[in-house]
Amino acid sequence: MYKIQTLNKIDERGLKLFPADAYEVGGEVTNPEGIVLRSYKMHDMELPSSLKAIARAGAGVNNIPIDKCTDKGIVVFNTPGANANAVKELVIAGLLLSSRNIAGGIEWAKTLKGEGDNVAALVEKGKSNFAGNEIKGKTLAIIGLGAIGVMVANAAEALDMNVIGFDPYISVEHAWELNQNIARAESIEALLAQADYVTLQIPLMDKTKNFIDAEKIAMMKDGVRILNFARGGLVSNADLKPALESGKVGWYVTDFPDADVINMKNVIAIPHLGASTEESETNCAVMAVREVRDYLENGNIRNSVNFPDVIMNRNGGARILIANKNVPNMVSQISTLLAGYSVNIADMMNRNRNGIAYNIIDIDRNELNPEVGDKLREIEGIFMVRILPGQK
Ligand SMILES: NC(=O)C1=CN([C@@H]2O[C@H](COP(=O)(O)OP(=O)(O)OC[C@H]3O[C@@H](n4cnc5c(N)ncnc54)[C@H](O)[C@@H]3O)[C@@H](O)[C@H]2O)C=CC1
Ligand SMILES: O=C(O)C(=O)COP(=O)(O)O
Repeated sequence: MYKIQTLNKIDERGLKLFPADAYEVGGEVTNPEGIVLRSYKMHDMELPSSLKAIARAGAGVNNIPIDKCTDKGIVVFNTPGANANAVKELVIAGLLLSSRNIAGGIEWAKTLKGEGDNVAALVEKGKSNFAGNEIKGKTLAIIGLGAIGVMVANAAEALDMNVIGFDPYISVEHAWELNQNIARAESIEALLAQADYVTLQIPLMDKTKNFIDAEKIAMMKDGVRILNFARGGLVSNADLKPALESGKVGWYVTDFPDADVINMKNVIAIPHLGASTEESETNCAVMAVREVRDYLENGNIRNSVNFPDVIMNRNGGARILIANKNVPNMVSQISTLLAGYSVNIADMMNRNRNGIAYNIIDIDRNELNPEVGDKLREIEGIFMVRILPGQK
């Protein structure tokens, strides 16, 4: 029986893909082999020695101690693209919210309760306080052209905006998806100087913390609107506050309000609703559960953020899974050891990512002397070994 701990509410349509006769799943499960979570912050959590896989049902993994997991041989997955459409739609809402004072108008309209027959006349009289501008013909700068950024770019282009993108690390796949009218900014300065709206679609990492700071705000047009549906830590609160006070930044729309931001002028605060749609919750949960199952049951790795992706069809025999530092002579030590136990390799894959190598080795028999696993673990540089019984 595999044990799976959930650290957030995970969509049932995903969780039901764990077969009940082989998986125990729940928030109270102890010593799990797998964890499925959303935004739960794992940094202060002790990682049980039983833990082999963590799946983030979503995109951002800044809530997971990735390096610590890698050292312990724990494979961390996310679900790329599974919630991108939901975020795209809210970013488009953010563009409109920062253009038409919809939020202010709605708040004001609520104050008219009790005005009886005067409501309609008061609405017509007061509406000029909430006039705005159209997004058509305005320039939107998108920082980060990944799953979400590309969708936002194409949707904004379809709404007749001028769209400029900036992503020095754009993948070939995402570049192909971009509408040909999306311009490419060669530098962040060039991007920010032209923008009426700036939207962030990048991950929060050490390198991107406080990405929007006083220096970058100074490069922007007066009255610029900044949209942050990525992570709060990407924008320096200390630098944002005076910019909002002075009107340098016209509006700040954020999905990540905190104690400081919620009290700032001209902030539209949304309670982290980017991925909170029925569709995206299902997509993310289904993808996360499939990833964990394929890893626990077959050792296949798809959509990991810390290990190389390695997928190999099973031949029916026992399977050996090994993670090692990618240093010379590892594969030959492994094959020599197996040969010493007269184990014949039927199929093998070895992939490397950032110095971490992962091997899937299928043998042509069903059982393997457990001593082989112990000996493999003794090889310097190997930090994770699992042996899956054959299916014959
Ligand atoms: N509000 C919400 O509920 C949600 C927020 N997010 C946030 O949005 C982020 C992006 O999500 P996806 O588009 O799915 O991820 P993704 O991995 O598909 O795209 C991220 C893109 O950012 C680019 N990038 C990284 N560093 C950059 C830099 N310094 N300058 C410019 N580009 C840079 C990468 O090359 C990549 O193309 C997530 O990491 C997460 O923090 C994601 C989903 C839901
Ligand atoms: O996928 C992401 O990065 C998100 O921010 C969504 O977070 P959530 O799953 O809604 O807690």
